Amino acid sequence: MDTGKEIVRFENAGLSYEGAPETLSDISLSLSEGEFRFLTGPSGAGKTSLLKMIYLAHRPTRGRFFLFGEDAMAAPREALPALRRRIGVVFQEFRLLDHLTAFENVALPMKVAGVNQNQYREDVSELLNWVGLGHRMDAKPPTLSGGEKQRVALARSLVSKPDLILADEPTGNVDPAMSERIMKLFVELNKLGASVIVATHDLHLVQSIGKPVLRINDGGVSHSAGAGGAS
Ligand SMILES: Nc1ncnc2c1ncn2[C@@H]1O[C@H](COP(=O)(O)OP(=O)(O)OP(=O)(O)O)[C@@H](O)[C@H]1O
Repeated sequence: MDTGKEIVRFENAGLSYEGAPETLSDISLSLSEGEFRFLTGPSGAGKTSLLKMIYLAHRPTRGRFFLFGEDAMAAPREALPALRRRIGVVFQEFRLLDHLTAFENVALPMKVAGVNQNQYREDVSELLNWVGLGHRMDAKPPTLSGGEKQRVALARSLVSKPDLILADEPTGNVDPAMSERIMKLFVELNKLGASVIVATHDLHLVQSIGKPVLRINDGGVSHSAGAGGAS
């Protein structure tokens, strides 16, 4: 579904880390409401850096960047949390709270937002079931495997039904069957209206899902359409 409303727009954006040569030097791209893109490219090309720019964790060092139609480079610091709240991020660092159960970790964003538990209990259970952890809802993170923790973090980042989902190697620690299941979850959420960007090295997965690909290389980004376009 592409309703045309622009969610992300970069115009000739660049990023350099503290005086180092530019990691990203010429990023121009646009993502509209309801679009799904894979993000591929060699290790170190800047996929995570690009996702972090979108999440407003890194500021482009040049060029222009618009998020949800707002000029993110000009937005005052106080405006950033509201923009970030519309984004669900699935990054490599899980940052689960060890003293809370899997259920409580996933529920936390809703609880913090002051939502009544009756309104999110089912969503939390459904998400944990989807990622294969229905039987571990009461487990605490120290007793979970790396892949299980990753799936709890995944469920937590999706529970608030974000408008934009950014996932960085979301299937890095799971087996092929679970990878497929997680990708299907993104596809389902995309059908419900979320825009999605998934960074991955798994070209088999890219081809099986058949969504357009953004490829980062040499500081820039190239676009290709659909299955088979990942190389
Ligand atoms: N916080 C940072 N400070 C300095 N340099 C950084 C920082 N984060 C990333 N880099 C550098 O920026 C480049 C791009 O890194 P990034 O993690 O964005 O690549 P990637 O495409 O996601 O790689 P991979 O596929 O291996 O995860 C690398 O050379 C990396 O060393």
